[in-house]
Amino acid sequence: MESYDLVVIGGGSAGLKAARLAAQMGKHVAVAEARETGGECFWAGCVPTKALLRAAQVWKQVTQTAPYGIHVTVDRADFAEAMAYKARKMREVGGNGPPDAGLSKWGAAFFPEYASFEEPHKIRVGKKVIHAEQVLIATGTVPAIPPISGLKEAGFITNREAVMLTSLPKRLAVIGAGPIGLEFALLFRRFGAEVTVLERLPQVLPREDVEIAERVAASMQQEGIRLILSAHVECVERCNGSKCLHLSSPSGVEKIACDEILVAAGRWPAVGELNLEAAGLAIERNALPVDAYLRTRVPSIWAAGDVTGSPLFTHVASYAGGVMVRNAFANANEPVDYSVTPRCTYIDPEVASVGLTEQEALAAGLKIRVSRYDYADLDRAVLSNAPEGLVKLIVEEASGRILGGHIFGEHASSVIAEIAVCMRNHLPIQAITQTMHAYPSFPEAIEAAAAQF
Ligand SMILES: Cc1cc2nc3c(=O)[nH]c(=O)nc-3n(C[C@H](O)[C@H](O)[C@H](O)COP(=O)(O)OP(=O)(O)OC[C@H]3O[C@@H](n4cnc5c(N)ncnc54)[C@H](O)[C@@H]3O)c2cc1C
Ligand SMILES: NC(=O)c1ccc[n+]([C@@H]2O[C@H](COP(=O)([O-])OP(=O)(O)OC[C@H]3O[C@@H](n4cnc5c(N)ncnc54)[C@H](O)[C@@H]3O)[C@@H](O)[C@H]2O)c1
Repeated sequence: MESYDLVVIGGGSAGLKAARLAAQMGKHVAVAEARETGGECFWAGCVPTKALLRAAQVWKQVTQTAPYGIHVTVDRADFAEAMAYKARKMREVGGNGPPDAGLSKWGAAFFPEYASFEEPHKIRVGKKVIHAEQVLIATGTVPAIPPISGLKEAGFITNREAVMLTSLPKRLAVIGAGPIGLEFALLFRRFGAEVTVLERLPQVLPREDVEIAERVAASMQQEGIRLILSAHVECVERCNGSKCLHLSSPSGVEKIACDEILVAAGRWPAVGELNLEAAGLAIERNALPVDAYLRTRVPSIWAAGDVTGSPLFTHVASYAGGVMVRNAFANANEPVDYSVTPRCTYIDPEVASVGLTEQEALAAGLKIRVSRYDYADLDRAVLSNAPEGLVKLIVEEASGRILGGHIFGEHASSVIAEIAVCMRNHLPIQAITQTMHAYPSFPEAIEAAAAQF
């Protein structure tokens, strides 16, 4: 039986990072990947959606040039051609590399197969069973499908199908107003679809600060997206060639007819094929449980990335893959620390945050001060005709420690890095005010918010 120092199950952000690092350390590594290396991020997540959102942003910009004295006649936005743009950009980002994502270069073995446990350290990959000294489970997540009566029968799509569509659904209903739901809602709306978003909670982006989420909701509505909050979708049925959702919300009971339903209602750990029981493991509370060092409760079996219920981001998964290898092979004894994780939602303008929201800080009993700075007061935003936005800083009153930063506005995903650097390095709020910021620039909004302390 072939034997490896490390068998990685799942060739996404967490698995590939771990496999490369372990192989570079001279370990004998094998990776099993059921679909294609790159994982959800490359094939159906970050990469395709950001290319498509860029196309949608350019389309809006070219239709609104008159304020700049530029008078152009634009014809139409072709959804299928935008999809082709996305495919080209994916090839550029992916580098047209080999299916093993260059693992063989590092001496790692690659099995393009589903992996499943036979025993804790014996893993079936296709027809073979291989032995693993250490195992990393990095299988990510699959879309969670809410148990709504008639949904399966009526048919729906998830992010995986949405990034592959070649024609635009005329009327789209989106279930869930998390990052996936909102990014797709904006994208399809800008290309001309009639979009309704149904969210069961009273807030869009429920993990974001309430004030930021309210601004986002207003901005989505201005785009022409219909938002129904505190919505309860009772059932779905086929009606007159359409799909009809029956729902109740604070405004009453109604029926929404659409051509397609996009389910973006959260994620579920991808363990369907793994035969976890044979390893002595089980899912608990929507995740594969690990300790702070990424060990599962079975010796020498580790897990990293989305499957563990860590914040569901590529940069987190990749970081965790690195921590796992250092703990398994370098005795690093390094606990994971997700406390300074930048989170971005790439609507337009963007949302970005790091650390605690005002509501979380108050719930934790912390004595805080909150400062806000509006993009409408920021010279660069005004000059760029992008006055929609808000920066919010949450600071511990006594120490000046930055607890959280929240931005809704142009370039938020880039501007948030300054706050993350301060927080990660325990720099107080004064570190921002004592640093010159270029005039006029978007990071000046952070400086102005910090100056209020
Ligand atoms: C629409 C969308 C947009 C997103 N946008 C962003 C973004 O802009 N920025 C960001 O940071 N994050 C984004 N994310 C989240 C990001 O995609 C994930 O956090 C990231 O992919 C997690 O990496 P992972 O390695 O844990 O899992 P995955 O990327 O899911 O990789 C797991 C891999 O394991 C394989 N696998 C599963 N079971 C088995 C098995 N039994 N045997 C072999 N292989 C198996 C799968 O095929 C998959 O390739 C987005 C997600 C979605 C869905
Ligand atoms: N830009 C990014 O970095 C990016 C983009 C997309 C996704 N992601 C990651 O992927 C993760 C998953 O995203 P997501 O948006 O699917 O999940 P989510 O958990 O963030 O949001 C799902 C939303 O669906 C709602 N919901 C669930 N069941 C419902 C129902 N029956 N009816 C109505 N609403 C319902 C939830 O209340 C929630 O607001 C995110 O947490 C994020 O970390 C990141």
